[in-house]
This record gives sequence, C-alpha cells and structure tokens, in this order.
Amino acid sequence: MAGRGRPPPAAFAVPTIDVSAFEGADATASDDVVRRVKEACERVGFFVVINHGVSDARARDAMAAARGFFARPLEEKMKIASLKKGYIPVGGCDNAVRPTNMHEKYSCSRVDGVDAVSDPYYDASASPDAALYFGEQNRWPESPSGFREAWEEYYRAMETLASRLMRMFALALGADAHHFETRIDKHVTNLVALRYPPLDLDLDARADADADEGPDETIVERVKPHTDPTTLTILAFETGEAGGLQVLPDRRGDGGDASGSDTGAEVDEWIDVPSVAGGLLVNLGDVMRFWTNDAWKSTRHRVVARRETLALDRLSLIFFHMPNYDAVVDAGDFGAAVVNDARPRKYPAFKSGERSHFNQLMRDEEGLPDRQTLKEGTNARGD
Ligand SMILES: O=C(O)CCC(=O)C(=O)O
Ligand SMILES: [Fe+2]
Repeated sequence: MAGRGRPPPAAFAVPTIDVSAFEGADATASDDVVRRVKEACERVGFFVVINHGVSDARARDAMAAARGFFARPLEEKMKIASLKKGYIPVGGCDNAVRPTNMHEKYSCSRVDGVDAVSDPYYDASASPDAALYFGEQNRWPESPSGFREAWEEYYRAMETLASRLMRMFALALGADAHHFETRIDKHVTNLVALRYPPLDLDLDARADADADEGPDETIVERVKPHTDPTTLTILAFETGEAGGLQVLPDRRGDGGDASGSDTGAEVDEWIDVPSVAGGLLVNLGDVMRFWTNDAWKSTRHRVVARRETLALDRLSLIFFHMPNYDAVVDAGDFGAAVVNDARPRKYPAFKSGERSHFNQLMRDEEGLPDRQTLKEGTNARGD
C-alpha cells in the first residue's frame, strides 16, 4: 500500500520515533524524544513509536484472543452484546463513521480501580456522568480461554504507555512533566477490537479497470474520514501493517510546517500510514487539539480497501484514551506556548466528558448525524 502515488512531503510524513531514551539517564536524548514528538504533533498528528516498552507478546496475545473470540458462533458472541462494553455484531449499530456492515467489534473499559465506590466519581448512582461511564461492567467472553487476562494485561500496558506519552506532551508544551497526571488518573478509555471481514464486492463493476489514481469508486471506505474524540489513540494491527489506514493532513491554517514554507498548501492527498515492525501507531484526537488551541493536529483518517485488499480480513486493536470525564480542557494551561498574538484563543475551557464519544449532547448541538463525522468545509467539530 505504501508507495502508491507520490511520497508525501516530509512535513506530512508519519514519522517513526524511538522513545526508549525518554526519562532515561541521558537528559539530552530524552529532550530529543520530546522535540520529535512535538514536531509530529504540530505537523501531522500521527507518529509511530518504537522501543515503547510494550512487549510484542502483549499485543500478539490480545490480538489472538480477539481473533479467537470473533471466530466463535454468533449466538455465543451475542451473549455479551452491548453498545458500550461488549460485543457488537456486523450490522449491529448505527454509526456514521464506521459503516456497520463492514465490521464487528468488541470493547472493554477500565480494568482496574473502578470498584472504588466510596469515590463518587465511580459511583453510578452518584451522578449522570458516573452512570454514563461506570453504570455498566465490562463483559468478558468465556472463550477463548485466557481472553480476559490477555486483554487486561494489554489494557494496563496501554495505560502505562499513554501516561508516558502524556508526560512527553506536557514537556513538549512547556509544562511540568506531570501536568496531565491529575487529569488522566481516572481516565475513561475504551479498548476496542475491530474485525473487518473480507468484502465480496466487484470493484471493476463500479469503475474503470485502471484503479490506480482512480476516483472514489475504486476504493471502499471501511471507516469513513473522521477525527478521534480522544487525547490520543494507540493502534496495533494484527499483521503489523496498517492495511488501508490513511491520513489526510490538515492543510488549512498554518499548514503544519514550522518553517513557514509552503509545503502545507500542496497536500490534498490521503497518505498511507507506514508499516513499522514492532511499532505502535499513535494519533492525537480532538481533546489535544482543543487543549493546544489548534497548535496540534487532530488529523482526519480513514480505512480503505482497494481491489487487492478487499479479501483482507483485517483486525485492529485500538486504545481510545480519554481523560477523566471531569478534567477541564483549557488551552490556558500552556500559556503563550499555544495562546498568543499569532494564535488567539479559539475555545473556552470545557469538561472533557462534554465531548466524549459516550456523550450525545455535542452531536445535537453541532447538527451532526454522528458526533464523529466531519463535513468538508464546515465547522462540524464545534470550532
Ligand atoms: O481500524 C483502524 O485501523 C482505525 C479505525 C479508526 O480510525 C477508528 O475507529 O477511530
Ligand atoms: Fe479513528
């Protein structure tokens, strides 16, 4: 998939960042990791991390467990059906971002700490917010055996990695490394497995034989263009390859090039996400975009199948990191680093939960058929 068409200008390529030196003995090397992460966040909002501290086996085991679960009979899977925490079959829910006939899904939320009912934050009877996030328990498949353990371990590994990334972000924004700690220590993150079955479609019947630079009829969107509502999202792919995941860098505004050159104005093409052995793909979501007053990108992405990948049975494992639902997202936290004469303040502070994927309020206010859907050329994201 990579290598189709022209390579993206360097400013928009998805970089690979070795994060092993972060918080290590060599302060200069650690600073360098932060500098590279900052650059990626400003330019493209996507990067691949390597030497991230999550063993390959963790991801492999969680993937294998998901694959094993999806292979179970439908009646068995439906025993743990749930829109929020559990199974959704192919065709099982109305979702404008992910066409529902193109995937089945399993998800869980927090695996530790949520039983602390003495803390009203977790007590579903204490507030509508608590009920929204903690009114339902995770639903674990009975088979394959070891599913729950594999997922819990992976979830914890993702929590650790997300916290590390958030420390990098804090430093990159000129704040104390622990700035986000009290805003994410009760996070409401979902871990989601999406299985996209092979598609039985005849693309040639839809378009001319030459599909290479072709119009949209030559591809099928397994996931439509959207931004994530998250702080950050961490993706792993079963084959190690992104398999059709593409990004559309934002060419509005400052174009993403810190040098002020015009590369930003040139890109209007979807860019294939590179495959990097042992890498995990990280992207910023809307929460970080709001938190940085648009200095950082929450970049549109989608998943496509082309003729040669229609038969691919694709599996992705996605950690949609969301802060505490009561965390205040305020660009003022970072002072002149993100709010200055050249970049006047765009958003009032808001509580993270007001814009989360479980919350339908913004969707209505923004007139969206789906809260994640972006309409070209409009302020559909609430700005
Ligand atoms: O499955 C994937 O690779 C990405 C899906 C995605 O972007 C999403 O669900 O937000
Ligand atoms: Fe996404």
